[in-house]
Amino acid sequence: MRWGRRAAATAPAETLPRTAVELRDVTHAYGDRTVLSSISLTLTEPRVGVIGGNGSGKSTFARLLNGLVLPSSGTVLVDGLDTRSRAREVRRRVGFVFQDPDAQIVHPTVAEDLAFGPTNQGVAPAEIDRRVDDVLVRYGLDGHRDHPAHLLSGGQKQLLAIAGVLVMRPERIVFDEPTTLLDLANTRRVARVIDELEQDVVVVTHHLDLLAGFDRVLVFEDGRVAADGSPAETVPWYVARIS
Ligand SMILES: Nc1ncnc2c1ncn2[C@@H]1O[C@H](COP(=O)(O)OP(=O)(O)OP(=O)(O)O)[C@@H](O)[C@H]1O
Repeated sequence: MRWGRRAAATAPAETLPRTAVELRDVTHAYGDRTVLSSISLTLTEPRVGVIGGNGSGKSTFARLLNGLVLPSSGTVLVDGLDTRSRAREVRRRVGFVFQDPDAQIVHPTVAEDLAFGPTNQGVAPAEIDRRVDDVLVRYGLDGHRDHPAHLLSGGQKQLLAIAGVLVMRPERIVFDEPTTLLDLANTRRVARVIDELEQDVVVVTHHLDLLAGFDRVLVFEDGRVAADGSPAETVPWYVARIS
């Protein structure tokens, strides 16, 4: 059973299949500037953290995982699907939560915003209503159903952004610095929400304490993976390196 300690809180009726994301000799350049060099790795663990200094390539790496960014050379495969040629299927499998939830909120009310993704996917209206109700209750947003999404607090907006990805039922969710704009209380809340997700997650973060209990942490340095291992191995290595 893969969910371990999360099982009690959130075990789904049906267990999600695991995703495998594979990078084969991936390089990415913006114009003539190479920001990721020759990365080869496979992600199969439920909880993967990504850390490293500003500009080390973490966001670019995260965006490669669901085809938001395509490799300049090399290949990214999600469950064997090439992000270049199978973008639509890849996006269904791998959801993406942006650092700034305002970048993700597209509809005026909370409920309409949540319905947007599954409507695009062609999900039946009754099923959309069911999923939207479910996430509204789960994230304490039920009372805000018809409220303007842009009037939510920062923490509520981040929860809405996560909920907006969850209603599309991806198997893996990539978070790009999900707590950077949040105060301590909301950081803890979002950390708990991530911890309880049944989906596989990849979390890019500067908040190292979010990674306690993760299965694997990648440390980026100048567009390369400088360390790759458990949080107990990599986080102290990274802290020592920058001290
Ligand atoms: N769209 C873009 N066009 C050109 N250069 C970019 C673009 N996005 C990122 N870069 C550059 O690529 C490099 C890596 O950026 P990236 O955002 O992947 O790093 P990061 O590790 O996530 O940084 P941070 O921790 O500051 O968010 C940086 O030098 C950045 O300026």
